[in-house]
Amino acid sequence: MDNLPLSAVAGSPAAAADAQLPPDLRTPLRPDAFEQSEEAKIEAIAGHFREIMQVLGLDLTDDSLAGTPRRVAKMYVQEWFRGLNPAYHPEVRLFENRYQYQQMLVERDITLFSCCEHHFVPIIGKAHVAYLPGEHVVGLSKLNRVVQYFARRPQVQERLTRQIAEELKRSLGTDDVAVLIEADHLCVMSRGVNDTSSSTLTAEYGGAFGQDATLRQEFLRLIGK
Ligand SMILES: Nc1nc2c(ncn2[C@@H]2O[C@H](COP(=O)(O)OP(=O)(O)OP(=O)(O)O)[C@@H](O)[C@H]2O)c(=O)[nH]1
Ligand SMILES: [Zn+2]
Repeated sequence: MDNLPLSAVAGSPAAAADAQLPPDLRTPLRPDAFEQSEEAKIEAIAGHFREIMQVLGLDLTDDSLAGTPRRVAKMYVQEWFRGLNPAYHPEVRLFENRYQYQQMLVERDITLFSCCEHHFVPIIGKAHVAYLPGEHVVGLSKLNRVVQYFARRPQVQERLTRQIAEELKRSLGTDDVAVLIEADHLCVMSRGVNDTSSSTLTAEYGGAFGQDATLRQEFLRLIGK
């Protein structure tokens, strides 16, 4: 995975990550969130994780454990939480709708990997998104990229669902957007209530999807719900 220097965003306010979203939907970030480079963040997190492991009583001189603090730090900064970094914000490419395609387009079963912001354990599931094209159509992979960008942050599923919907509305230039997420929360499955069979569904229906029950039903039918 790319190790982007933060020079592209150096000096930009932390809020720039979500500047286009309504304030209530922005991920809470410190004002100095992007002052450190990725490498500096990895170094700092590795140091703190080493301490956590030591507190747990683990011997960091063991050759299997010695590299774990840096492995975890790299995973956090470059993979699990890369969506906090606006340098990774995907550019959504639109094409002219020359063929006048006017029915709903559905991108279903988008792989979703996120992280619970309350317990820092995975949320694993699928996202289904749909929109009604107007004068433009979107490059399909950009729908997956928008889902992945917002998923790769500490999250609650409700905010994730709405962030994706708002970003798609803005970048596609239409309110006619639907987002449905079904996910398993490891914090529910592996600890606490230890329930491995329940799952969580969230949905956001914008524009025509909110107003037209038949359209909503058609979306649910197409994603197999
Ligand atoms: N609404 C919402 N809640 C979430 C999400 N992910 C985790 N949670 C919940 O966040 C809550 C945190 O509640 P607390 O009571 O502070 O935490 P806890 O003591 O660990 O709670 P238990 O999980 O019940 O043991 C828990 O009920 C989690 O199930 C999410 O995406 N959305
Ligand atoms: Zn949790």
